[in-house]
Amino acid sequence: MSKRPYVLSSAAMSLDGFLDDTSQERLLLSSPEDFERVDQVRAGADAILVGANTIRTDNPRLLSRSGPDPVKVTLTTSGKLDPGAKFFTTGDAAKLVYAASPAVRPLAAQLDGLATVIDAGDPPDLHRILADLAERGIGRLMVEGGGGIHTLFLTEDVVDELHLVVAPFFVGQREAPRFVGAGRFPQGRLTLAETRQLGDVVLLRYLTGQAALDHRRLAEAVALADNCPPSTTFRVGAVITDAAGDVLATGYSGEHDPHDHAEESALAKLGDDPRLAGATIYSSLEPCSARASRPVTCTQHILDAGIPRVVFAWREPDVFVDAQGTELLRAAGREVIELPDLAAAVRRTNSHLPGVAGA
Ligand SMILES: NC(=O)C1=CN([C@@H]2O[C@H](COP(=O)(O)OP(=O)(O)OC[C@H]3O[C@@H](n4cnc5c(N)ncnc54)[C@H](OP(=O)(O)O)[C@@H]3O)[C@@H](O)[C@H]2O)C=CC1
Ligand SMILES: Nc1c(N[C@@H]2O[C@H](COP(=O)(O)O)[C@@H](O)[C@H]2O)[nH]c(=O)[nH]c1=O
Repeated sequence: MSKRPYVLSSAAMSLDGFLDDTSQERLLLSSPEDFERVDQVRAGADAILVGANTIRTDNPRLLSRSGPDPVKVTLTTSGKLDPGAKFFTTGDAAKLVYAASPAVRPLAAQLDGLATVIDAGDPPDLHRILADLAERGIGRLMVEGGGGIHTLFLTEDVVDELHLVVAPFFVGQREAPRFVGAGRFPQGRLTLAETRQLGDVVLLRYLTGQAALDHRRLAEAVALADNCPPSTTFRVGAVITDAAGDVLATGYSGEHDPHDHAEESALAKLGDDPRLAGATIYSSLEPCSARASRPVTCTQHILDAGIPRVVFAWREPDVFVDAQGTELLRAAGREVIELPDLAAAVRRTNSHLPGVAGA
């Protein structure tokens, strides 16, 4: 299976499940507090995707005040997109348009200098689009809708995390767009990871199959860091699982020697175990890419062990070095997933380091 970004789908709906009403004006379902949260989620994404119909009806800017603007992405079969839309005219980040094959040439001419138009197949193939995004370095994709796009992503079973906000009113119009239409959705119950009240709306945050397991194992790695002896460097925990998600080994910084890194300590317990070829390593911190204590970095240990998947919570801040573990692992074809909602706990464990506030 080809690699794809981590997909976070985000929607705000009315009590009766509508994304909008039938009026010309965009319906505000989120509260001010929730719009602030959405802005932060945007800032944490590498790219935001909306369907072509959302561009036509809402004319969104899709920028973020909280951080760098993500790459903007859309999907169209008809090729009907206005070059004057704010999607194309606002923000400095790249704009990518995935179009059905017959629409590519005319659209590329129309959007020349404004966006990159990419052939998505005929009909557009979502898996091909996601593989292409991964190749372009998009590790985390936020999908903001509308209903056609949410239905497509959910029924193709490519959503890892769903942020569903429920606003306290009804729309009640038969023709208004619903959160999702009919389709064959993933079977079974999703994992409810969080509920949060934001003003008068409620956020329901769900994780799906692999993402729920990743979250659980990464939380175990984060908790392991509490075993680290007092240190002037990072306090990190790591868990290695086999392809089925069963734990093979664990480790933490300073486990046997003050110079031990968590990933290195866990890997040392497995030697050249053949199960490493299908393993995932969970680390509370991005694997190191430069170190003073020993010659081999954890990034190199992971590459040498042949581990194909890496999941971490906190990007290494520039306290000691300019960290590049994620980039090096991805360049070597490894899947790297960042789950930043566990990063606050990792920062707390490392609040002894200069410049790291214990959130
Ligand atoms: N409350 C909220 O959180 C949000 C609400 N909205 C609302 O949602 C509404 C728009 O939703 P909707 O009309 O469903 O449009 P979408 O924004 O979901 O876009 C759907 C479009 O995507 C393109 N597309 C290409 N392939 C597919 C495929 N396989 N399946 C589905 N779409 C595909 C088509 O473009 P083409 O027609 O060009 O071929 C299609 O019309 C608006 O009213 C907007 O305000 C939108 C986002 C967030
Ligand atoms: N109405 C609505 C949302 N609408 C989404 O926000 C987009 C507008 O983005 P921008 O122009 O950048 O502010 C719009 O096109 C749609 O994707 N989102 C939410 O979280 N809550 C809401 O109530």
